[in-house]
Amino acid sequence: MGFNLQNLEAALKAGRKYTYLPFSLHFFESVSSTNQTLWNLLNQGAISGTVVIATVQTAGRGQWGREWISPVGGLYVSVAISLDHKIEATDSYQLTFATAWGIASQLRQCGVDVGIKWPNDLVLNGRKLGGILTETKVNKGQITQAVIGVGINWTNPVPETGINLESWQASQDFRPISCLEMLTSTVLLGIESGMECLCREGVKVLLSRYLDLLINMGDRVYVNNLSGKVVGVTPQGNLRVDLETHDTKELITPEIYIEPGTISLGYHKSSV
Ligand SMILES: Nc1ncnc2c1ncn2[C@@H]1O[C@H](COP(=O)(O)OP(=O)(O)OP(=O)(O)O)[C@@H](O)[C@H]1O
Ligand SMILES: O=C(O)CCCC[C@@H]1SC[C@@H]2NC(=O)N[C@@H]21
Repeated sequence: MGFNLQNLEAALKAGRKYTYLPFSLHFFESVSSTNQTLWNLLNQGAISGTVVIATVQTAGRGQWGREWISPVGGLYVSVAISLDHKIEATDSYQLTFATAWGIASQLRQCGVDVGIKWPNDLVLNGRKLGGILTETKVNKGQITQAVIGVGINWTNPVPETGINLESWQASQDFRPISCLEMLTSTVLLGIESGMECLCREGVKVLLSRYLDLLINMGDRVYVNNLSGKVVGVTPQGNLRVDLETHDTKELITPEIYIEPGTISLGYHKSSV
């Protein structure tokens, strides 16, 4: 049975608390990447709140040009967010953090014990349940448009470091999320509540909520043969590390080599 948009609309309507994003839903069987399709729609005049959902992606993308494996059974969804007086962000990481916190806390309210792995991963039982890819358009140093893409493993097969939600639910004595449409509405409502937090409460509050769910806190990292401990993140999205030398260092993602597939967080070979 295919994806039922009416069921999604009903679930969204039932769970709606805010009106930041006037979700306008577009469904496709197969696209290269929902983020790409959404950029194409934006070029044709689509507005903030436009959503693209696809059954499969043939070239799903992750961070740093990595591939997001996207067979049937997964959730692949992207949301357009225009930055204006209502939604503001000085760095695209703020949008990623808002999204990660929003989705994780929405899933946790359903009883799914999701954590966040810095900067953009949703983790369940130490395995990767999903990821977030924020792409932005910048004009005169200001972000004007963002496309936020979310991939969640629902019933699809996953790499060894991954987990899908259905298999996790099967191992519990409850099944809080009953179908892909419900997962989609949970994700969309999570994104909206993340934006609400960023805009109404501000970056500081958002970061403290993000840190509460961050599984990396206290992790040991190595920087130029010195070891240190993860103590937080900065508003620019950097990881804050206390070194043994009592210095505090801020590390940004490309500076730390995170070995692909190492969900257990080897921050190996830092070039900082
Ligand atoms: N459907 C999927 N489920 C889980 N993991 C996936 C899936 N598709 C791809 N991946 C993994 O996610 C990586 C892309 O995620 P990202 O760019 O965020 O890197 P990362 O967070 O450093 O990944 P990791 O920590 O898993 O190495 C890919 O290199 C691949 O290992
Ligand atoms: O962990 C990551 O690196 C982020 C993965 C993001 C995958 C989603 S799936 C929907 C959207 N479209 C894409 O091409 N990527 C994102």
